[in-house]
Amino acid sequence: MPQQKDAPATAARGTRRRTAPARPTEHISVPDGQSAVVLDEVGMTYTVRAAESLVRGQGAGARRRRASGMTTSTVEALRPLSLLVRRGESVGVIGTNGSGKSTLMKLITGQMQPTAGSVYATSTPIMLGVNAALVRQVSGEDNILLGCLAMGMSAATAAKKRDQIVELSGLDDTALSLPLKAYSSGMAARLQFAIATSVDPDILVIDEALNTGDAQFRERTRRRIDHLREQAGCVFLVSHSLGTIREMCTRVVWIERGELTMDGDPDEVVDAYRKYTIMLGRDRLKQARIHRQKCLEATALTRIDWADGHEPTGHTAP
Ligand SMILES: Nc1ncnc2c1ncn2[C@@H]1O[C@H](COP(=O)(O)OP(=O)(O)OP(=O)(O)O)[C@@H](O)[C@H]1O
Repeated sequence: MPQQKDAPATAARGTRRRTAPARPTEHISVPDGQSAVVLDEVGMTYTVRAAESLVRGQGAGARRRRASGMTTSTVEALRPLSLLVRRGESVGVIGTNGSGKSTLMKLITGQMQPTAGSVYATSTPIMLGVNAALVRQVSGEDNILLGCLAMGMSAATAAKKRDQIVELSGLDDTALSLPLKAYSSGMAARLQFAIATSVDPDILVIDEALNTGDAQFRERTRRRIDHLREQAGCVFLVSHSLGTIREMCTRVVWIERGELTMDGDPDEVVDAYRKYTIMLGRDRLKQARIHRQKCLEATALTRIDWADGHEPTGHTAP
């Protein structure tokens, strides 16, 4: 794949004005026959309607917004970023609370449309989250059938998949006969993972689902993720558990304050992120900001170059 790295621009000498150094840029040419997901300058700004009593300030604008009764404000959850994920990669996504991880996952699965840029995927990504639909009133056994049907399987295929799902979930017959509302969160997460991955999705997105599982479940999950990667699929894993991220991912992306701060080797990125969170935890805010800025500036910005000069239309294969 043709790639080209630009050197970071240096600030002009003799000027007093401090300009932020430009980040290095990595141009990636697609399609390249290996890409599974391509994000091309994808950004997300939420528009939030707020009650007039929440509008602060004494300026004319604030007074006008208060007078109108309701107002809107915006939250830039993700600054435009580009990313190419190849088949066979499992990408860990880390960042502090509210940094934009779930937003990014919702854009990848097509649950939300970005307010800037475009997302392309070779097949529909399957999102697995702890809150995804399982029916609390019916048994685990019935949830397996319902889940398979909901994912578009025929009743015959669902029946064939049943044993594999039960084996992966690690739940015994007694547990399977109980209604889901009697399950612990870890048991429900196991069942959900087993159902959601029974279709061998090409692109699997896991948002925090693993944090509730025990060691045995984590091992089964790791095997399943490895299997998906061997089948040339790719996996995104959002987690605050850095041990899980190190254990299961081949690449880690650190998103902070809506910005792609680092992207690369799991140990390197996790170590830098851990350092940042330790500084934050010790209230060394300035030090944390400088550390984050250094990580950011050392990470190349990806630019997607469409090989034939045209981007594909829609949420389609790159
Ligand atoms: N539906 C929404 N409307 C408005 N703002 C939103 C919405 N969803 C998320 N946000 C804001 O976008 C930012 C990123 O949120 P997001 O849920 O993506 O973070 P996160 O990294 O997944 O956080 P966490 O680790 O706490 O789950 C936050 O500032 C959040 O308040």
